[in-house]
This record gives sequence, structure tokens and C-alpha cells, in this order.
Amino acid sequence: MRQAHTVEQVRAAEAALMARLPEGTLMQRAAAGLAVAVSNFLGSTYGARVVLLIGSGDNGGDALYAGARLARRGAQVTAVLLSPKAHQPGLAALESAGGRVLTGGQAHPEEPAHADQAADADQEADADGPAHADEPAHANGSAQVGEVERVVAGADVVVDGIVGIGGRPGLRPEALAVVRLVERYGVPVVAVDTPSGVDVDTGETPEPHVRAALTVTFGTHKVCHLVDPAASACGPVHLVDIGLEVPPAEVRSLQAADVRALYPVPHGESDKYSRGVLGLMVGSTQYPGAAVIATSGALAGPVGMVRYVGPDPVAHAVLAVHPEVVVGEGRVQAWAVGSGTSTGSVDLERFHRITQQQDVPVIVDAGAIAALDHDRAGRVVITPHAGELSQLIGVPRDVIEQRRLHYARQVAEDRQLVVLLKGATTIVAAPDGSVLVNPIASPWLATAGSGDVLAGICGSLLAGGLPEFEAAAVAAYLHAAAGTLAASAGPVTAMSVAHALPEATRLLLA
Ligand SMILES: NC(=O)C1=CN([C@@H]2O[C@H](COP(=O)(O)OP(=O)(O)OC[C@H]3O[C@@H](n4cnc5c(N)ncnc54)[C@H](O)[C@@H]3O)[C@@H](O)[C@H]2O)[C@@H](O)CC1
Ligand SMILES: Nc1ncnc2c1ncn2[C@@H]1O[C@H](COP(=O)(O)OP(=O)(O)O)[C@@H](O)[C@H]1O
Ligand SMILES: [K+]
Repeated sequence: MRQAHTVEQVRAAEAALMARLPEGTLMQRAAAGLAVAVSNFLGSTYGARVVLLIGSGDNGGDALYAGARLARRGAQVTAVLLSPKAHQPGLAALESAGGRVLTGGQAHPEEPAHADQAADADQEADADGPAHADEPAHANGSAQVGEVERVVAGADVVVDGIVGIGGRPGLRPEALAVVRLVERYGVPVVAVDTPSGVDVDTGETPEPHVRAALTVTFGTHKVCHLVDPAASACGPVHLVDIGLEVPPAEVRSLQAADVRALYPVPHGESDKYSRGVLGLMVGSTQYPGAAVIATSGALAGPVGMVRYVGPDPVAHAVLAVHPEVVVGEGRVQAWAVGSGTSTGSVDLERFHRITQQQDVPVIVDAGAIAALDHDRAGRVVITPHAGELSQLIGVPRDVIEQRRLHYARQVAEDRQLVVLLKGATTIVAAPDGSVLVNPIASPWLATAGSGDVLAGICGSLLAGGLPEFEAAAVAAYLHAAAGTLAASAGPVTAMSVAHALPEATRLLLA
């Protein structure tokens, strides 16, 4: 299980560990891991041109010490100071290893992006004085702006040590100016701990921020590494072990071993009923294909049998592709409802009857989501994309896209059901605040009918006996794995994703 902790949890764990270790040990561990990661990223360190963007805190300290290590291995390292204050011992280490130091940023400190950040900068300057008051280069920052552009333009990599877990969203104008230069010259960025400017605890990005090609984090993952839109700004995330002992996290991500342990594998005494029967009430005369696709997803999961209920022509279409399906209502262990329907085409009488059954969980997709009763009694998973969630709660889609974790959790808690929020990363939220994120899926999965496959496999896992939260998260994982298998590097159809599900499952269970 990958765990993503909050800043508060990380700070507490760090404090507990630091109390037992000599001062500076954790930062040295972090810097050593960071230097190796940057080195691997570069391929060859000797002669490589490395630019460090340095803010006022320990995030900059990590970058400076890592820069010193890289300089000792032959890299040409230049630190660009973006705050009147910088980590002093780290700066000294870099300079004694032969690194250069410049003062960066074109914006004047009196033009802050946020008034409170400007106040911070002033306080830091008052309290600690400029980083190197005795060195003309630092006192004369604006003269170095051209030089900053020159080194950025020629850099092989930029190391973002502007802010880490101490940062608020956004970048000060000085930092933003240099980050824009880095983007203009297309230099890849390795972010230290987090891409600066994102909201670490929510994954939100309300302000400009760094976009990294790689993020090197320490001790544990942070929420922004898993939750979009920030997760997309991290690139791959490399975790450096610094010996932190962390409590259980609320935001987690299933790994292959977790999915393997959860998957309901049949055993010697299993029969088709004990493996689980899934009722499918999906598809419509307008979208008959959705029923075929969802059935394909369901049959590629652990169920022993699928029963289909719906309009006759749709049932015929399902039977034509899947003769193993039983048409008509009967006893089931779970339902999947709504894929390929609009709200108007849902059989409401049957739907409400289904969602009143306390012992039979239901996955509710597409058009049926908006038809869900507040007073239903049963256990429910809803599988909206941001647009469907927007319709359900009356919040604009783009606002939901910006605050995915927040809204998934809020709806799960308010309505006491499991929310699977679809998108490039999928968030599964439980009513108690627990979250499982599936951060890796092929963008080729964004194809018509792909969500029907997901609904089918999710229903299949529910019928197979997994609780709603786990069923939804395992479904998202397998759907993504099948998508990757089917797509490799090219287009896929929803049916080919469904057809790849058994192979993805076989590879996992082997
Ligand atoms: N505490 C520890 O034991 C360890 C900390 N480590 C590093 O230390 C970092 C945390 O260091 P800090 O607590 O000093 O905090 P940061 O270095 O993340 O931030 C420092 C300061 O930046 C200012 N700031 C906030 N938002 C800003 C913004 N948007 N733009 C510009 N400046 C802003 C604030 O005054 C804040 O105190 C971690 O992310 C990690 O990189 C690592 O060395 C591992 C060990
Ligand atoms: N950019 C993306 N990268 C990875 N997966 C994606 C991306 N966009 C969408 N998906 C996934 O593809 C599926 C699309 O489902 P949905 O929006 O319901 O489509 P449809 O209604 O056509 O079936 C969801 O599982 C979603 O998480
Ligand atoms: K950073």
C-alpha cells in the first residue's frame, strides 16, 4: 500500500525521529538521496550543468546540500537564491564544493503575488538579514538577472528547492519569473519533495506552480503526489527512505500486492452461485452497446453468473455477444445499474426497489447517479466523472476538477456512499474520509464505453464479495492495468480494454 501523509503527520514523524538523531542527519539523508536521483536523471554527472532554485527554508537546504554533492562529483552547479534568506550551512557547503551562487528573479519584492507571502519575506529578511550580506553578488541581485537567464538557458536540469511541505500554494514573483524562464527554455525540473506552488495537503493548484519531470520525496508520499491536478505536476515520484515512522494515512493507493490479496479467487468448493451473481440493469435502446460492454467487463471479473434486465432489443444484443448471460431478474449478490442510460431512461421503479435492499450492494453509474434517492437504504458505489458529479451537486465541473479530493470526500460523507470519481487519476472516497487513489492510467482509456467496462468489473467484484470501497478501488486498478495492457502505445476500444481484463488479472495473480 502506498501511503500519502499530511504535512502535520510528516512534521510530527520528523520531530520524533530528529529527537533521536544528531542534528542535520535527516537533511543529509534527504540530500544524499536527492543527489543520487538527480544523478540518475542526468545519466552522467561529470560536467552536467545543474541549476538549483533556492527558497528560504529546509527545502532549499536539501537542494543546496545535494548540489554540493553533485559539484563534488564534477557537476557545474549554480544556486539561484529566490528569497532574502537561504539555508546558511547548505549555502556554505555548496560554495566550498565549488558551486556558484546568484540572486534570481526579475520581479521587485514590492510586487508580491500574495501580500502575506511578501510579509513573510520581509520578516525573514529582518530576522536573519540577507543570505550573504557581505557578498556583493547577493546585494546586487538585479545586475544578475541576465546571468540567471544565461545559466537557466544552458542548464541540463533545474532542481526546484523553492518550497516543500512548508509552502503555501503559489509562487512569489521572484520565483515565478525564474520558473517561467525554465519553462521557456524547456529545461527539465527535478522537484525537491513537492513541485513548489502546489497545495501539498489537497493536491489543488489554485496558483502558478512548478511542473516537474521527476519529484524526489522523503520519508513518505504526500497527498499532492497522488491527487490531481497536483499529481500531474509531479512526474514520477521517487521516494527516499530517511527512516520516518509514520501513522496510518487516510489517502492511500493500492499496489499490485494489495490487489492480489483482495481479489476474490474461487476455490475448490466454489460454485457459480457462491462466486457471486451480478445483476446488470444497464444500456438503453439509445445506447445498447453500453450493455454489451458492461457485460464484457463483468464477465471478465470474479462473478459466477451475470443476469441482465433491460429492454428486449438490448437483451438480444447482449446475448448475441455473451450467450452465457441469463436474461431476467433473479437472486443476485450485487447490482450494476445505469451505464448507457440517461436519467430519463432509467427504470425508476425497479431502480428504487434495488437500492432499498440493504444486503445487496449496488454500483450506480451514468444516468442513474442523478436518480439516486437520498433515502435509499442500500450500500452504494457511485462512479461519476466530474461532469456527472457536477450535475449531482450543482458545483461547476471545473471547480470539481480543481478540488477533486475535496468533493469526492464531501459527497461520500454527505450521502454515506462510496464515490469513485473518474478522470486521469481516479479517486475512491469512503464516507469515513478514507481515500484510495489510482494514480496511473493510460490516457488511451479516455475512450467511449471505457466507463461501462469499469462499471461491469466493479459490479463483478462487489458480487464476488468485496466491500464497496475495496471493490471500487480494485476495479479502478484493474481497469487501468487492462487499459495499459491493451493500449501499450496506441489507441484502444472499450471492448479491447474489457478483453484485456482477464490477462491483466492473470498477470497480477500469477
Ligand atoms: N524537517 C525535516 O526534518 C526534514 C525536512 N526536509 C525538507 O524540508 C522541507 C520543509 O522545510 P521548511 O519547513 O523549512 O519549509 P519549506 O522549505 O517548504 O518552506 C520555507 C518557507 O517558505 C515560505 N513560503 C511559504 N509559501 C511560499 C511560497 N508559496 N513561495 C515562497 N515562499 C513560501 C514560508 O515562509 C516557509 O516557512 C521539506 O519539504 C523537505 O524538503 C528534509 O530535509 C527531510 C527532513
Ligand atoms: N486522461 C485519462 N487518463 C487515464 N484514464 C482516463 C483519462 N480520462 C478518462 N480516463 C478513464 O477512462 C474512463 C472513462 O469513463 P467515462 O467518462 O464514464 O466514459 P464513457 O461514459 O464513455 O464510458 C474512466 O475510468 C476514467 O477514469
Ligand atoms: K520544491
